[in-house]
Amino acid sequence: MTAVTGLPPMMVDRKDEVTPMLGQYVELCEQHPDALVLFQVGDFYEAFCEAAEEVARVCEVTLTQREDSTGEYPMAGIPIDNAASYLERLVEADYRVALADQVEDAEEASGLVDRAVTRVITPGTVVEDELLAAGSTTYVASVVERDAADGDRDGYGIAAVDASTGECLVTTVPTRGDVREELDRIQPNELLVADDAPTVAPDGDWMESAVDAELFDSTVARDRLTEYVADPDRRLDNHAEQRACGAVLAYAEYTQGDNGPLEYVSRIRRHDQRDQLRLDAAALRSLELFDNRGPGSGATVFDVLDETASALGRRCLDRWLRRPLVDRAAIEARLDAVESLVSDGVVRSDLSDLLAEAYDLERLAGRVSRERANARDLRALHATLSIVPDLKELIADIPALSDHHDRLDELDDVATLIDEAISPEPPMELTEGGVIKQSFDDELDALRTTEQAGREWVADLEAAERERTGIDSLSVGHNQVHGYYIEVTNPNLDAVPDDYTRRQTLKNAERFYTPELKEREDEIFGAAERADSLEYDLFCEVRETVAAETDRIQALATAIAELDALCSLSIAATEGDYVRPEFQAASDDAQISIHGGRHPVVETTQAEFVPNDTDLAGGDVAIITGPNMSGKSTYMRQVALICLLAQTGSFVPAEAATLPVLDRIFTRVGASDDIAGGQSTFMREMSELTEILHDATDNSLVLLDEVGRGTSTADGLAIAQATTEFIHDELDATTLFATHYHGLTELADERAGVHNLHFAATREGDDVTFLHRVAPGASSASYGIEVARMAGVPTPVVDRARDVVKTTTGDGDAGGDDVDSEGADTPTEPAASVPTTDDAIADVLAEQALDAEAVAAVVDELHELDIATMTPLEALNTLDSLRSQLDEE
Ligand SMILES: Nc1ncnc2c1ncn2[C@@H]1O[C@H](COP(=O)(O)OP(=O)(O)OP(=O)(O)O)[C@@H](O)[C@H]1O
Repeated sequence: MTAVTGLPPMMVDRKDEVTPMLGQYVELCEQHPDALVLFQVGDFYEAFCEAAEEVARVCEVTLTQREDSTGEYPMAGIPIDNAASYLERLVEADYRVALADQVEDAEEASGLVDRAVTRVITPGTVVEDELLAAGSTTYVASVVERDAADGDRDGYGIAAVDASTGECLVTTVPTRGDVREELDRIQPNELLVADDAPTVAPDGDWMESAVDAELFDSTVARDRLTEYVADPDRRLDNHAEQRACGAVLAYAEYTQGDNGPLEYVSRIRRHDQRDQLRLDAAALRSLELFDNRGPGSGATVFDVLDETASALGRRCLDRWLRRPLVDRAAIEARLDAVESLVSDGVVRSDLSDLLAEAYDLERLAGRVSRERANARDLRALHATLSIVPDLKELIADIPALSDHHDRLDELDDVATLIDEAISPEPPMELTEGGVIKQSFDDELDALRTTEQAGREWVADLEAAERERTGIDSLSVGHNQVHGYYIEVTNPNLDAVPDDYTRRQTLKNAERFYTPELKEREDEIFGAAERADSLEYDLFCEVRETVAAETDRIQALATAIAELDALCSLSIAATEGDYVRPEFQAASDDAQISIHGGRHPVVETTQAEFVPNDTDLAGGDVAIITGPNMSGKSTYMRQVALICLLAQTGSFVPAEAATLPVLDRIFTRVGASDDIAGGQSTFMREMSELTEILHDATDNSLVLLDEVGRGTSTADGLAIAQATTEFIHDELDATTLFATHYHGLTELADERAGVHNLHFAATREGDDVTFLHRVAPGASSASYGIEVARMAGVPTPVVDRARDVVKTTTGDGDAGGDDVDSEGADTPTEPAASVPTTDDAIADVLAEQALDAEAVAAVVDELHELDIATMTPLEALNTLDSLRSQLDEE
């Protein structure tokens, strides 16, 4: 592969011979060895040599040849005006893109225009609005293992910064498993690793960027941190945190053009995993909080709760849901606020309407501070500030929002300054005037008056000169090259007065100027030019004054964001008919009592969702059996989600709920349920199970969904049973275990804290109806055969399966009728020792007129499949083709 970053290979031998401009390009490439340099030439960003070929390929733009005295080079360009979509493609192709802009006016430059890299765009540090989804976060993160400097204590420092908003998160976690958990929550787009050492972070959905190991050096990192916080040793817990944080800040600075500390990164927030309800990656995924890869609706829990009106609120709600609380007072405070808004529909809807007018203050503050805000950004800031008094008034009488009320800083000084200084509808460009309002600056007003008077004089000139010369067709005009002129057609040239000087000859006319016109022209353009540049200076002054208030703007942004998140929760609660959860007294055991609980997402997709109760004392283990598709997984997840929503400060989908404050939620979904994740194997399932068995406490909630089914029935049942016993006897963690191993249900007879629950179904003839209702006791039938029939398995196979069940279980009526009876426990799974005779197989084959060889071929193919790496679609297609093979027989 040819190198597209660093010194272009084509240039290695000729870099001293090339033209000055290409020399400048080569030099910038060498200075940014890891980035693809885009080089401004007029209205385009150009890439040359090998990089040009890559830009042409990725961006689908034309590859051309540049020819100069020193040779020919490939060249590809993207228009600067429309660069965003091309940059997005390059970043998606995992490139860091360095933008080398012309940093002096081409007209003023003597010789080569100076260029410098003003931004390096990388997946984790994007700040351009056009490249960012509204309300999203974009983090670059790094992980550093603690070492001798930290007294050789175990653990890892983790830091992440969002370069668009200035948010910076720091934490320390004890184990590698915790690193994974933390990164899964942060979901960085980019992870920094030192270029001299292997990373300690797990693989993930992020781009890994190797950076100079020096950025991670303790002293370098600490020095950098002192630019951001007064006393890094007090603000951050240990060396590993400082090194991780120093590295991400250094990288963020580099991507913003290396102009020193990023003033707007002023909120370095440490948090401790223990201060939040912990959710491991499996829980985040299987509870479908943010990501729903399953078939069907595709909606996530976040989607259901997200009624936010602003990008600020959306980001805040996302943060809250990723990190539910464990501090009871803080949870109750959020619930109080949500309740007050639930109970007042008028305030709720007015608040939401007002919040919809809020611009993304966090990103605006970032842009102002980075000196990238234009006049429209300042106007957007003003528009947002102008809703603050109304917001305050709206919530003034709501005690639960008094803290937010106090934190809503109207920033009068900033609002007044912007309003007095910036035009109401300014242009995007800052250098072409129209930015500063009249009456803001006397000198500017005087210049604009001169310019205006001059233009008026010119406007009147045509009539005056027509009268003076008697030439009716005389006209006054202006063009870029020659400026103002008086145009007289050829037949009238005789009447031209003496003070006219020829400026330009056209085919049918001559153009002239007079000394006075020339004088006025100089005056007009001189004044306009000075005014434009004065406007720019004044704008920068205003922007600087506003930038000095970044902290206050960010604090206001946080208060507005929280209000929006609370308002969103109250809208979701009202629309979803949720109730306020109660919490157990801290001294009580971790009892979960839910009356009429529902799954917040599934209930939105079902015409009639059946609510279910849950009553579990702390440490109880509920073994849940029931047919496939009867609702076991939905039920378990709804219990976890109700607990999680409650700790987020949300109302919950239930008629009533009294809950404990959980420390962790674990979920483990059996191998074959998680094929879409692409990596579940029995081994993985077991190692994740190990984590639960190590880490769950008597305040944890554990969901086990068909754990153990990735292996033989006998082994699976043995593992499931041993796990259940261990959780019950040793960990005392409240547990829901959905299983098809009916043998497990016998544990309920042996252990007081183990209960059986089941999902019933009724059968009429061959049709099974799922009731989706949970009831005490074990299920007596799995209806696997009925479900197989409903899924289209051929009748002879279904009939034969019924016969096999009958012979192996001695059950004359396999599957039972209505099985909604407590404690009935007839194992319907074939036990591990089921004698599946060759005769039986031969019978089935004969009935279906299938050839044993053809079947064997299909079986071979089935064995060959690497199911763990297949997408569901591939799996379906493969199934289809296997069935066609048999059909053809
Ligand atoms: N309480 C309910 N009310 C109405 N419909 C429900 C309810 N619970 C589940 N369902 C519907 O039944 C479908 C299957 O539910 P679920 O996946 O929970 O079954 P399961 O018993 O876990 O199945 P399996 O054992 O095959 O994994 C859901 O997708 C949903 O459409």
